[in-house]
Amino acid sequence: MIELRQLTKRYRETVAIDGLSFTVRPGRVTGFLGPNGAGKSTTLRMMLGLDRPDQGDVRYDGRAYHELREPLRHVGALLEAKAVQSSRTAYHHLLWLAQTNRIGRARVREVLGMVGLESVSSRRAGGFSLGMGQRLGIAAALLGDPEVLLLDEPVNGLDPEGVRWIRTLLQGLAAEGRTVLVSSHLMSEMAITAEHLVVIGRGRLLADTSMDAFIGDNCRPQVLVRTSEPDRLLVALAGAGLTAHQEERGAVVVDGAGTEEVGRIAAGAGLVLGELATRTASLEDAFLRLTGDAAQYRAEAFTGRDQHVH
Ligand SMILES: Nc1ncnc2c1ncn2[C@@H]1O[C@H](COP(=O)(O)OP(=O)(O)OP(=O)(O)O)[C@@H](O)[C@H]1O
Repeated sequence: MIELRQLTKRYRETVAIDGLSFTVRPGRVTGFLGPNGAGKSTTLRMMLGLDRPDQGDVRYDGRAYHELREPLRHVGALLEAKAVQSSRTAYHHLLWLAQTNRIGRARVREVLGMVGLESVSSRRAGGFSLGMGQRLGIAAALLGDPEVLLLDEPVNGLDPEGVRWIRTLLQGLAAEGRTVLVSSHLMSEMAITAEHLVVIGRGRLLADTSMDAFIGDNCRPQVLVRTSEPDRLLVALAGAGLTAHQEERGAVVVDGAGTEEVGRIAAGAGLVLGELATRTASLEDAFLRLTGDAAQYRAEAFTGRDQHVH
């Protein structure tokens, strides 16, 4: 179990992390989300003792990171910036890491197999593709067979097969009872990987809840309708006091209504429907709704400026 207590970090006038407290529990994958600049990487760096908090602390089963003897055996991490010595082979990179933590050669071979890099283990890591580099980073994180895994954007640059592989790997590690915290901007992937979510914005905690509750709490029910006459449908819906908008391919999305109500309104207007269904809210919808105000850089700011210029 990881406990963050009142973690605070300032960079000059920027308060990057602002009294952040949450707990990451074992046995499930916890997604760590937040808009760009929310403070995810800063938090992960402080969790790994790479950056010092101004206030607060992080505990692993009650112990600070620097109190862990042979930390690789407790906490495995993949950070966004790769620190692979380009002249070393994948094997020697891992062997060097292993030897500094009294981990045997057999485990090096084992993790190379786990991440599918066995056949390229004697190639220079510097020549690896982004995806191979990510796999090597994950091999390093797994080296000490740690009970805690912290991964910053692990699917970054991976092809679909690699993305699926990471998902299966993380879920497998969590099922073994490990504590897995993973950040990603890929909402659709996060939605099927993580069971629990911690969401931050501007360095503060916005949500710490199950995936299902997060989506349910942050999205109103919607109904999706397809018709060859979307404009007439929109008029009819507006007449009934419902908010709706047209999406691509002539699909109309109605907010806060049930299928029966929408079906009745369409029938009243004499419209033929191709589809009428409850729309399952997505993690992306819920995330955007919650973090709208907390996003540091927003598209509207740029749009507004452009409009002003022209
Ligand atoms: N070394 C630093 N010096 C000054 N400011 C920093 C430093 N590191 C981070 N920051 C600031 O702290 C805030 C949080 O940044 P951080 O990289 O942790 O966010 P993030 O959630 O990981 O973002 P992203 O999703 O873009 O990776 C930002 O405002 C950033 O500009």
